[in-house]
Amino acid sequence: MRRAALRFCSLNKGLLIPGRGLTQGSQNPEKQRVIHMHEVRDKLREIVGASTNWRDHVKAMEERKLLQSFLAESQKGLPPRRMRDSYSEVLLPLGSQPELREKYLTVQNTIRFGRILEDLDSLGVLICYMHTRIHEAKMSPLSIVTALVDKIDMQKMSLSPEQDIKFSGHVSWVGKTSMEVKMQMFQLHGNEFCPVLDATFVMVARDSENKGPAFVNPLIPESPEEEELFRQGELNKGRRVSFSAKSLLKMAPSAEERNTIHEMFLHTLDPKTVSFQSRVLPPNAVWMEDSKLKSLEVCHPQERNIFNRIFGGFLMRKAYELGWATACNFGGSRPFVVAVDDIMFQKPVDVGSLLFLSSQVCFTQDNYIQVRVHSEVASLESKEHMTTNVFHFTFMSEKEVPLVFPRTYGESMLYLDGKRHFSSMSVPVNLRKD
Ligand SMILES: CCCCCCCCCC(=O)SCCNC(=O)CCNC(=O)[C@H](O)C(C)(C)COP(=O)(O)OP(=O)(O)OC[C@H]1O[C@@H](n2cnc3c(N)ncnc32)[C@H](O)[C@@H]1OP(=O)(O)O
Repeated sequence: MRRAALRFCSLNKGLLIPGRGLTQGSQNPEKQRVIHMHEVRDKLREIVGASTNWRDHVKAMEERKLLQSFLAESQKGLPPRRMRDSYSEVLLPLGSQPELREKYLTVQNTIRFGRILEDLDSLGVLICYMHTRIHEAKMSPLSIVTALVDKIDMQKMSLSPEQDIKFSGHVSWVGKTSMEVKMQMFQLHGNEFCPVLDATFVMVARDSENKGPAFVNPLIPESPEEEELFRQGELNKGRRVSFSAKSLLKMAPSAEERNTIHEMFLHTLDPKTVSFQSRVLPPNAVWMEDSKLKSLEVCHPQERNIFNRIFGGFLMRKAYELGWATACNFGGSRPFVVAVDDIMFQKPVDVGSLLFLSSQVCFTQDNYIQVRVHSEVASLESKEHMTTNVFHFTFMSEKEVPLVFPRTYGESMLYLDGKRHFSSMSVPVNLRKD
């Protein structure tokens, strides 16, 4: 068998892989077979007893209520788990099963990144169910939802739709009801799977009806490498708290940031008039408001997740595709995503909602375009809009792009927020384009 001889390339950041410290649980024969990506969602449906048919969704949720008694009253009441207990590998055999390609294909013969976001989301949830598995119960009493896409860093600009892809990941840190999941994606090159993407998600466990929080099993690191991952998870939590405390929605920009904004403002004053009102764009620049694109989605039952809300991966795919179009429109050449960060799922989206997406370029530098996509929902009955997510995507364009200039104070804050997200990107600037 060709796959039996496959190896992993040596470059590997922040995730343990088989043969390098973290081996798959030998007590668990089910884990020996690498499952295919299309089986992940079926497995999730089985684990939570979700309906495969929208007509049955109320009945399926009624049945889940009975699982409430399996929930732990405290975290101490749950057996600790190791990183290897949740370690999972999933294959997306685009090379060996060409019939799968269509769903993943872009017109430029690369892979649709939006589809990868969906796959990562489903896999992240499955990994958390592995961590919290109750061996004697067929179904899980937990409803695990995506709370945050902390970071996705690309190591390659575009992915081939003609080579097999492998995903792997495990729980790397746990709190009381939240779990950090690290995932990595590899693509086959010759005989080796080489890393192409790193992702860190945070999932939250809720009770059987997804109405309140639920405890998750503690995590015990088993080696210095695992202790380091756990420590990083703890640091990540601290970093998120501090990033959110310094949010421009809560506090004023720093002195340096205020300076940046004032200089940009001065740059746009018309030298021919002595007025704060007459503004002109500097050469090779675009007003931020002229970079906007909007879209509307009707959230049909087909896009529901296992708990009858709209699947987080679908929201990410739609936001990503609008963000990509915004970057393309702005930069005038083909953009490649290099990083995704801090996608917070603030509110669930109900089936039947109207999903309004607004995308705009909020910061640029050289070939880089920082795009922010804001999503809000309204029900068909009520006109009231509610923010559900804010997405941050960093793209790299083939050509150098114009500067983007804020005109209002609100836009200046978007500019600074975009700059902060851009500066937190850890992707190597010398991304190979092949
Ligand atoms: C059909 C097959 C499809 C298969 C797909 C399966 C995939 C299913 C996954 C999904 O699609 S889920 C859908 C997308 N996600 C959502 O709709 C979640 C929407 N957001 C929420 O429901 C709430 O905001 C959330 C439950 C995430 C948090 O609610 P609260 O803010 O009330 O949480 P709480 O204050 O009780 O905190 C609970 C834990 O979450 C943590 N937390 C909350 N927000 C966080 C955040 N933004 N980042 C990191 N951690 C966060 C918090 O620290 C705490 O951790 P610990 O208990 O461990 O201390």
